Amino acid sequence: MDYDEVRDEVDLLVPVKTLDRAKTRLTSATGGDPVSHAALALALALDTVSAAIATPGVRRVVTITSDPAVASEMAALGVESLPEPAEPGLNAALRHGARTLRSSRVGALQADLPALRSAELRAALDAAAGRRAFVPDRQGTGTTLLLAAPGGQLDPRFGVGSAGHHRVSGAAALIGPWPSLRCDVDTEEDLRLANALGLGTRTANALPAWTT
Ligand SMILES: Nc1nc2c(ncn2[C@@H]2O[C@H](COP(=O)(O)OP(=O)(O)OP(=O)(O)O)[C@@H](O)[C@H]2O)c(=O)[nH]1
Ligand SMILES: C=C(OP(=O)(O)O)C(=O)O
Repeated sequence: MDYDEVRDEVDLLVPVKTLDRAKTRLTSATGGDPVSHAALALALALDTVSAAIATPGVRRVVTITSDPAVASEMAALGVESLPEPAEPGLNAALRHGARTLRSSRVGALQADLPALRSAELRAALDAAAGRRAFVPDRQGTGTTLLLAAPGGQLDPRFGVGSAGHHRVSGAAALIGPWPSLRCDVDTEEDLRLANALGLGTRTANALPAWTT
């Protein structure tokens, strides 16, 4: 395999919390109903993954989750899931996933990008040009996508202020006209913005009434 082939193909890890713990900042959006809340959290992840698997250059998408309902819905899309490791936390899950996949190039994509367009993800992969790189969220503080260099370590530093942590760790910041890739949905305001960009069908169907 030559350098360009390696550089142009990536395996993406998508971490998904168990649905009963996920998206706590969106709890009020679904009126406190746990069934609607879990359905919305699942829809966000399924729409994100659907766009990722349709992206040229994404060789495979693997979710990391301990939730059997998530794993089963992902399997219906043809997406494999890895269970979480014993060490808790998002970065530990991603390190475990990267070690397990042993990919020539690995990346981490957040699971809450329900307006994601494949063309925007593809453009960000191109902009990385073989470097370890990240895409900040729309506020510029968080991270929606982290890419390892081919053959390199992912070294994930997700959490509060992760954009700054990824920059300080040497990853290149990728800023481009990719609103759908930068619009992670944590709050009701994010959900409204993602709705304006155009949601995936599952999230559109799971939306609370106030957004319509
Ligand atoms: N597998 C796994 N995924 C995680 C873990 N923590 C966070 N995530 C995922 O990482 C992404 C960002 O997570 P957070 O912003 O911390 O949590 P969230 O569920 O999106 O939202 P809040 O509960 O409102 O903080 C989401 O896709 C989560 O599902 C974890 O411990 N394990
Ligand atoms: C964990 C992160 O995401 P969120 O904005 O969803 O908390 C992050 O950006 O590192």
